Amino acid sequence: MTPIAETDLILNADGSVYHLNLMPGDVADTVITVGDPDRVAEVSKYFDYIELKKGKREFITHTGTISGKRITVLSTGIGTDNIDIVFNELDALVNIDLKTRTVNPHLRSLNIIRIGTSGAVQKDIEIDTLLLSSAAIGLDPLMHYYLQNSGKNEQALLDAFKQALPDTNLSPYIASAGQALLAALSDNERQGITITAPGFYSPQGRQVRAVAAVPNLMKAVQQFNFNGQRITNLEMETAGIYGLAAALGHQAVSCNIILANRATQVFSKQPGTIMDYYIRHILEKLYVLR
Ligand SMILES: O=P(O)(O)O[C@H]1O[C@H](CO)[C@@H](O)[C@H]1O
Ligand SMILES: O=c1cc[nH]c(=O)[nH]1
Repeated sequence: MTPIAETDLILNADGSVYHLNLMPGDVADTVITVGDPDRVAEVSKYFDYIELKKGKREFITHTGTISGKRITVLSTGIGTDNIDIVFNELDALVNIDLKTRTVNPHLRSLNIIRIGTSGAVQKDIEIDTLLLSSAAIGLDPLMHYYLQNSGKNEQALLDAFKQALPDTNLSPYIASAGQALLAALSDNERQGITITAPGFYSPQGRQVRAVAAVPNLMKAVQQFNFNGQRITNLEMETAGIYGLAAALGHQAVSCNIILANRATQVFSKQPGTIMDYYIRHILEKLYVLR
């Protein structure tokens, strides 16, 4: 097997991967990703024991255990460009022999759970609630750089969404949650279709001072309905997470804590308390995982 080039998979002097600054043994089979580096400690404060804390740039990692279950929590920062870095380096840590630079004969599949914030686009999705993304439509370009294998249902939904968009040169893609992980983590939580935007303001239909080039984007998103399936919420990572997890053989589920409702124009009065509540709620669910 030809070794992966030093410039394709860059290692630091101590052998750790370039951006995450982690060594192969540092990553548990269950990985929680969060956008905000400060949220890592908000999760790991519930660990019984923290075995490592490492970081570089916005990529902060804590690994530890809760009731004997090993968990890694890692911040991605904002956006799918960071997801590209995090997922490729996480996968390299578990599936590539970093000494020989060759792919391991037996591949590890991680369970990856995003705990992030999000804005609902439908009136009936209340703020301060939790929503699991069954699928995500990316308005960012990340997955156009990777080979994707969309299923028939995904393709039909994507085609209908493209038809519903106003006249733009946007090129959406679609990716779904890991079905086994979604089934394991779902109880009565709401599920929905998430839009992953390449920005927070105009790409999510917000109007502050700069003038929007696609003024009807939000209306099209809110009104979209394909056989009863509608768009529920907006954020900035999930489609990249789902696309790369599928490309690399990992299971991923995105848990969205709804802080804003864009239809009613209400924002949460207690984002910190609500985030803490759902961190505990999601950690309790992780016992079902191997
Ligand atoms: O709260 P996090 O996990 O950062 O997620 C959401 O919040 C950020 C924007 O404020 C974006 O990263 C979006 O996806
Ligand atoms: O409206 C919102 C809220 C959180 N994160 C987002 O990306 N959008």
